[in-house]
Amino acid sequence: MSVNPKLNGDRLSFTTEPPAEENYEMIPHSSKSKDSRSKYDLLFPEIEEVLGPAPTFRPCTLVWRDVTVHTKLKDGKLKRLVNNVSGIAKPGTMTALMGPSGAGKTTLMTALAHRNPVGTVVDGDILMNGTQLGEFMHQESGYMHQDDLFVDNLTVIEHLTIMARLRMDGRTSSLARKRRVNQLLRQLSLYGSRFTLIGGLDGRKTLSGGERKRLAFATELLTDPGLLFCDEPTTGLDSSSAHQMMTLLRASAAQGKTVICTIHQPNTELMAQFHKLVLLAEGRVAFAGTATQALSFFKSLGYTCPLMYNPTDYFIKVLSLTPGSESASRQAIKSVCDRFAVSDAAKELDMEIHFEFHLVDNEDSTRSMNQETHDTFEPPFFLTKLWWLIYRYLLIVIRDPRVQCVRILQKLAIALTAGMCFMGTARLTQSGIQDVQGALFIIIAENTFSPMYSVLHMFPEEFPLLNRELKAGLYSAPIYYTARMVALLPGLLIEPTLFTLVVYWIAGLRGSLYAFSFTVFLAILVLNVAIACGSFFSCAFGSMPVAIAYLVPFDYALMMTSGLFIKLSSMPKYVSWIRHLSWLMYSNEAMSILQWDGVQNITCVSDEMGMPCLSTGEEVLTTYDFASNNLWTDVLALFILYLAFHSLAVLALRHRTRRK
Ligand SMILES: Nc1ncnc2c1ncn2[C@@H]1O[C@H](COP(=O)(O)OP(=O)(O)OP(=O)(O)O)[C@@H](O)[C@H]1O
Repeated sequence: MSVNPKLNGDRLSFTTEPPAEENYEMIPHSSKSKDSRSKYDLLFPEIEEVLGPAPTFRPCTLVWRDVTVHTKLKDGKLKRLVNNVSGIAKPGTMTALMGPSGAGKTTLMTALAHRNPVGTVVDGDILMNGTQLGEFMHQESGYMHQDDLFVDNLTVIEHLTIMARLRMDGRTSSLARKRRVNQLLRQLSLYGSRFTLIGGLDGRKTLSGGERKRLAFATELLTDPGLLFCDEPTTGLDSSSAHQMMTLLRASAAQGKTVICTIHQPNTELMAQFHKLVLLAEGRVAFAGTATQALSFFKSLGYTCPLMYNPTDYFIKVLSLTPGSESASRQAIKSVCDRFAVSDAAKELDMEIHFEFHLVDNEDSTRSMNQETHDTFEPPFFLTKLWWLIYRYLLIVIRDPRVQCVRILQKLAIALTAGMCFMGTARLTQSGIQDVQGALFIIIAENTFSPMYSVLHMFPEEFPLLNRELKAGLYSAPIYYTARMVALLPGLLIEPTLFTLVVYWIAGLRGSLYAFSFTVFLAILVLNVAIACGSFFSCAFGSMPVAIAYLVPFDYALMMTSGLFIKLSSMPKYVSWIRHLSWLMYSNEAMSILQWDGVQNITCVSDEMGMPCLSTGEEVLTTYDFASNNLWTDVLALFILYLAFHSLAVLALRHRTRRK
């Protein structure tokens, strides 16, 4: 028999009747829209028929005893955030963690969910179905964050389909995954919005705040966990969306799931959805029990909730620090916590907790059995994760093709302008030598600087979602990084090819197919090294302004050592080593070789008197300190730089995401 909260006038009361909605199927889905004849709809009945009912979750009992949470401060000292807290959450119940701001609600909930931020030290015992918490909590429980983060350019169904591939057991069949996605879309009233973009482009219809919350909830429900943590699930919602969200949570509890929420001063109606209330203040438990017990407990301390006053508002008011009289408030809060610790409700709770621990102490077999169950989850194969992440990032590019189109048009415009400037100048004459070298440098520079700076924003923008998904164990940093880069590849091939094609032919560079195709290949390589370098700076410095601050001097050093501005052999030794990092130098040398190798007929004319006359390509290369047999060494060096920058970027990304 479960405890059922009911509204009694303006007050809460709790009955022991089974909740009326015990068997209901969350929220009835909206009627089918006209475009409903999708493959998903057509598959849905067959899937249900073939696979039968959805897999059932495992009921979860979470019990915690004497939990203390500290965080390490910058000076190395420990700050206590949660102090000696005990409690229990059973299957089929909804527990509200409440308290004034800074009371320790989120800290306690992340400790209970085994999702502690780095630098947090948790002491005490927390058991889930008799087992000490571990990494299995990521599969066994769902955690809905207060701020929902999504890849906005995806539709609802794309998001859920990708998440199903990343979150669900690797052995789950494709039909079962589709069935789960469809079930959740229907249950959470998202079916009608399944083809809506999560965040719209150009004001196209997008999800409402309530729909976003429900989508975040659906994402957590994909694996059908028995334990759900929700951090302020109603914050930012209007009253009807908040009520709808609470109804969903209550429905999950009614199915037998264990639901724990932090919540900010819910109104009486929302509060009535909770079975249990845990009031925190200054990191301690000020009360734990039913709302009715809370009223009588506070009354016994002389805090009688005035009529027409929302009881939860009143409790929080009692437990808040009053500005100007903080020390008196702290004393009063301490007194409430101390009185609760010796109250009947606390004793009752202690007995329940001790009973659970006693069961575990005497049932080692249960513990190992649970452990076995946790170990049976098989994550999706890493190539599957990689493929679905590539798909996700490719969708972003496809969804907003304007960005790609504008970039390509911009490249073509620059290529046309640059090509026209060099048109007819690249001849086999003394002045033509400079023009050819100038055109080559334009190809290299255009494929270096703007691409390198264009990726700087990419990783910092994605860090919040990345951190969250990495913590949830959906994939690893190298998989994410590889997927991100692969999804960029089409643009990284098309842009340099188009640019080089236009400049090369308009400028009239060497007309052999070999020289042209090799130059295109080098331009592609240059752009990819530049992107790798930009990605490294982006991952290493974590914010665009800081990355730019470091990248600008670096790119000047690369440019100065490219071989165009200073004769490499005349550079001082203490800076000349930088050229070994300069892909501008390697590509300049390689492209120059392609233009000048084997050329024997450069003319000298009378008006160029006084200038040294270079009559062969070999002499031109020597003037720039280049050597014709360095072509493949340059290509190899470019590949090494490409791999080195990408490896450094992955290491930086791993380091950065581990610290969060
Ligand atoms: N990493 C940290 N370093 C120092 N203090 C911290 C850290 N994390 C949390 N705190 C402090 O611990 C206390 C509890 O924080 P927590 O976020 O758990 O509070 P909360 O009850 O969830 O508050 P809110 O309702 O405002 O979100 C706060 O005073 C907060 O400033």
